[in-house]
Order: sequence, then C-alpha cells, then structure tokens
Amino acid sequence: MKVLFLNPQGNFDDKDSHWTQHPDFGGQLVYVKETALAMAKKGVKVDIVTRLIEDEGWKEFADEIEHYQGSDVRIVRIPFGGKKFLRKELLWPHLYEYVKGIQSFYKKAQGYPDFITSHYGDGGLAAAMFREEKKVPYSFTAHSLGAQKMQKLRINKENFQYYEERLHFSKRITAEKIAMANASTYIVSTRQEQIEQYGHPLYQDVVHIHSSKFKVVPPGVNTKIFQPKTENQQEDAVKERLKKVIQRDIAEERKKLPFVIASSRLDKKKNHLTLVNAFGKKINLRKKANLLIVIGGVENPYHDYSKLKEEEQKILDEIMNSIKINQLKGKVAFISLNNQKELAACYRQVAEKGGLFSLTALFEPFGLAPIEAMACGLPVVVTKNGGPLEVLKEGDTSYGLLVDPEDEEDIAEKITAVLSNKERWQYYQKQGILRVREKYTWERTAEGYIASIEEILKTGDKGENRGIPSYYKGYSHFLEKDVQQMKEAYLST
Ligand SMILES: O=c1ccn([C@@H]2O[C@H](COP(=O)(O)OP(=O)(O)O[C@H]3O[C@H](CO)[C@@H](O)[C@H](O)[C@H]3O)[C@@H](O)[C@H]2O)c(=O)[nH]1
Ligand SMILES: O=P(O)(O)OC[C@H]1O[C@](O)(CO)[C@@H](O)[C@@H]1O
Repeated sequence: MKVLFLNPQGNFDDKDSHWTQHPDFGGQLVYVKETALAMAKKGVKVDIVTRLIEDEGWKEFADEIEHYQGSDVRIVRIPFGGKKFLRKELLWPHLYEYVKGIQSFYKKAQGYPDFITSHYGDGGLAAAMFREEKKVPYSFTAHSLGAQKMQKLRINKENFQYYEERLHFSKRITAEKIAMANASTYIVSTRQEQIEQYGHPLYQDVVHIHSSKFKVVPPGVNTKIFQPKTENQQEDAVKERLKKVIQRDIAEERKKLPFVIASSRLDKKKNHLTLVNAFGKKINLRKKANLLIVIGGVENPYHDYSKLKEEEQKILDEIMNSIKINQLKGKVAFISLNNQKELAACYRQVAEKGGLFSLTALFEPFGLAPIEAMACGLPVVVTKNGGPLEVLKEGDTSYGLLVDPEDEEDIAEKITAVLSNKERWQYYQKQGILRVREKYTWERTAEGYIASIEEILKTGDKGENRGIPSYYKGYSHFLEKDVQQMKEAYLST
C-alpha cells in the first residue's frame, strides 16, 4: 500500500531544521514525521509531500527528494508558489499548482498512491483537489482549526479586517470546510476535538459531529528521546548551558529554587504572558519557583532578540515588559534549545530539581509538549482549553493539573500546590510517565491510521463531491462576498 502525507506548510529534513523557531515549524511536523516513520516500519510505502524552497534563509529544502536516515520514508518537495519561503497563511492561492505538481511527479514516476493523509487546512484542500481529478480517497487531520484560533484571538467586528489581511481566516475556514466535506475520514487526537472543535458553528454545514467518519487516533511521544533520567552526554551539554543561564539570569538568593518551564512556540495563542504575569502578581508562586522560558535560536533575550520574526518579537516585547513592570528580573531565565534531544535533557534537569512544566495556551488542540514533558518525569500544569482536558483526566484519575489559562490566581494556586508538597509532586511525576506509556505511542498512532485506511479501501470512499471554488485553482480572486459571508457567519456565533 502506498500512502502520501500532504503537508505543504513548514518543511521536513533529516535534522528537523527550524522546529519551533518559526510558527510554521511545530507539533504538526513532529506528528507527520513520527506517524510516517511508524507506518513505514509496518511495511507501508510512505512519502511526505511538501514544498520545494530555494531561498537563502531556508537552504535545507532545495532538494526534490530526501530520505530520513534509516527509513524508507521519502520527503518529496514539489515546486509551487515561486522559490522563496512563504509562511502558511500565504500558500492558499498556490495549492492547485502543488496538486498539479504532485500529479505529474507520480504519473512520471511510479503511479498514484492508494490513499492520501492530509494535514491542516492547506493539506486538506490539496487532497480534495487531487481527489476531484484522480479519485484517490483521503483522510483529514486538522491539527488546528481556524475557528478556535479566531475565537481565542478575540476576533470581532472591529479587528476582523486587521486579522483577515494578515492571517486570511476566510480563505482558511473555506479550505477547511472543503477538506472536511470531501474527506473519507477525519482523524482526531481526542473526542474533545471531534465534539468541541469540529462542532464549531462555522463547520456545521459540512460536518456532523457524530458522523462515523471520525476516528479518534491519539498522537504519540518519541520515548527514545523523551524519557525519565538517562546517562548520556547530551545531559552534560545541556546541564552546562542551564548552569550558565542560572548564573546569568537568576538572583543569587534564588538559585536553589526549582523552575517552572514553558517551551512552546512564540505564538499569541500560546499565551506565555499570563504565566509571566502570574509570577509577577502572585507572591506565593514567586516564593516557590523561578520561571524558565525556552526560546529556540535566541541566546539571551535580555540582550537582543532582533533576529526573531516581527510577530515573535512583539510577543517577546510583551513578556519583557511584564518582567520589567513586575520586577521579575532575577526570577525569569531564558534558554535556547535547538532540538528535541536538548529539550528532553532540559526537562530532565528541571525534574531533578523538583520543578514542573506549564503551558497556559488560550487554546491547545491537542498539545504534544505536555505529554513529552510528562514522559521525562515532569509534573504538568496546563490549560484546560482543548486536548489536555482529555489527556490529563480520565474518569476520576488525574495525570496532571488543568488551569484556566486566563486566570493568574488559578495558575499560581495549582503550580504552588504541586511544588509545595513532595508527595503530590511524586504522584504527578509517576502518573505522567504512566499515562504516556499506556496511551501515547507513535506505533499506536500508525496502527490507527492503517486501520482507518484499510477500512476505507475496503468499503469505498465516503467523501462527498463538493466542488472547489475556482479561486483555489487560480481562475478567480477570492471574492469579497466570501469574506463577508464568513465574517457574518463568524460574528453571529
Ligand atoms: O525547541 C523545541 C521546542 C519544541 N519542539 C517540539 O515542538 C512540538 C510542539 O508541538 P505541540 O506542543 O503539539 O504544539 P504546536 O506546535 O502548536 O502543534 C500543533 O499541532 C500538534 C499536532 O497535531 C497539536 O498537538 C497542537 O495542539 C497544535 O497546536 C513538540 O513536539 C516539541 O517537542 C521542538 O522540536 N524543539
Ligand atoms: O496556530 P495555527 O495557525 O492554527 O497553526 C498551528 C499549526 O502550525 C504548526 O505550528 C506548524 O507545525 C502546527 O504545529 C499547527 O498545526
């Protein structure tokens, strides 16, 4: 069986370059790579199909074909939308060129795939356009849906146009709906995603939340990387770097305190700010811990972060401002980590000193970072908005603490509750490790995908035949009326 993973945004290479150092290089790439590798290990022929980029700043993505070391999985890069890097919000008008490129690549080479898995609205739209012409069924994995992002960014009548011009939500929501309507199956990470995220009013004309198309397939954790205490030199390198950061950023009298570590992309919806403000406003929290913020690619934000993208600089400006007005200098440290191995080593160092992981995202569709931190033996205190609600609580059993990400009091209370009670800290350390071992492995994710694909290939394509607006094939402009229509629909929800 031959399966393509369509993931036009971000990019892939053997070194996982740029991961989390750009908003388009995050968990979705981890998810696509790990699921593809795990499926290939089970004998499936897998290609990850993404974009060919010939750009000074993105040198890793100029080869048409690349292999992951030790795997048959190929990264196939199709030229579309010019040569320069484009952030995901700017890909919409070029996806048909991507589809035509895929068709000619596979026609020449070795024939079309049996099945396509599509990722995010852009991958889903491309799969729908491919299927319309070549009748190959596909699954849709949202990773993140536009409606929730709009809500959490508090988009309203006043700022709608501002965000539309930058993030093109009307193009994204329209694409997501096309992807949903024509898909044979929806792969979701949690039941919560199926009911709450797909259940948003904006999607109700194309999806029924109790449809049999839904398959709950949880993502996994690479437990070769994310595991409790281990003896390897990576620890020493990171241990040294962490020591220097403590020396540089933490006041003398506070050096013994444990860390609360935050390690997500600098994206507004990750909401680092409320966590920093909680430190600033809640003395009981400050007494118990220092804050450690992971920022890939920036050595010392107290000194300079001008190399970051404009959006990320704005987010860091807010964080630095909060540190200033709350007199948090000496209580907040920054560390730059360049890959998952270093991240895991840092998690283990924080766990050794009795710290914990926190993520106060306004909305987190699933959240790979929390389960990775748990796998390293770190208790977690994370947002209750989204996937973590289902990951950290099953029946009466709790595997970590859930907080309202906009309530500094709640955040401070839950963090200090774990840090001030050794038994509770040990309980959540154990629960976290157990939860990941029981439920989150990429092998099981691959099994879920293969079972869904085999079922579709046996019972037939379940997708509708909903047409694709000519804008996405370059025959027209995105019509103002479509923007207005989505704006009214969104503002009425
Ligand atoms: O220095 C770093 C820091 C983080 N990461 C990785 O980046 C990923 C972050 O993933 P996640 O915590 O899931 O956040 P997002 O990047 O926002 O991922 C999106 O896609 C994921 C997969 O579907 C979902 O879990 C998220 O909810 C969704 O927002 C993790 O695997 C981290 O290991 C690195 O590789 N290097
Ligand atoms: O915040 P947005 O625009 O919904 O995009 C999030 C998506 O971007 C990525 O960071 C790209 O990897 C994904 O992890 C995620 O699916």
